[in-house]
Amino acid sequence: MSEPLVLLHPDADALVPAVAARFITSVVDAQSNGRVAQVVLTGGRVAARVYAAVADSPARSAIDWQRVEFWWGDERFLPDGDPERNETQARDALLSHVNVDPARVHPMAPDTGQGAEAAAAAYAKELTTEPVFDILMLGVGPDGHVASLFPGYPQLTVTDAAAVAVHDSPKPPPTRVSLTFPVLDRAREVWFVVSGDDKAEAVGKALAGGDVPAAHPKGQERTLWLLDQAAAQQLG
Ligand SMILES: O=C(O)[C@H](O)[C@@H](O)[C@H](O)[C@H](O)COP(=O)(O)O
Repeated sequence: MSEPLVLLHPDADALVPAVAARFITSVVDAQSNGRVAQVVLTGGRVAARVYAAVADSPARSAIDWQRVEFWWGDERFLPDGDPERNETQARDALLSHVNVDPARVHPMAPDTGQGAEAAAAAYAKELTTEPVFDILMLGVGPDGHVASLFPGYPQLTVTDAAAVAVHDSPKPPPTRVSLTFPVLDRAREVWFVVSGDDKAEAVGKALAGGDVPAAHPKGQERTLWLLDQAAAQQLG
């Protein structure tokens, strides 16, 4: 696995369109190799801005949206359509604006009363057939979490399941579903997309190989840290 590549941007207003442009060209590249592009989305404010920037870009028409497969790295375990769900936010910002193949959009299940463990097991079953992901996007929390893998939580050491339930999350809502580290590493490229002063300590620790979840995921071909200056201020 390659060394992380750190790409700095002046601020979030520069970072967001740059990541959107990278998203478009990376998907087009994957498709030009004859593949259905396999993309893992994440949640959070920065990610939602990136999805909207992709939707707003005239270059989006370069993508054959029927040949993109969408997955999620984690989900907030809430009822279907809840505005706080990562799926809802991705659909509102991007997926509802482009001609995706619904059969190729794989949200983690909403809360229907079945429990997060059942939702995680169902997603793990879907993932058994999935090819290697082309792009796996991750935000980073101030505590260094990625997806819904939080510092000190038992899910960090799970290696025998592709997806897990998370309870008592320090970031609301309390119940979530998350991919586990072995699956986060099944991507050609892992992109950490991070903005803001409040993430600087976590970014510094992660890139120094410190004890934070964000230090773990690595792309099989490339690991990109796509940062604004504020998030990068503790880097040497
Ligand atoms: O469900 C979630 O909240 C995300 O998956 C989470 O991992 C997020 O990406 C980070 O917390 C960064 O979020 P912000 O970009 O909003 O800071």
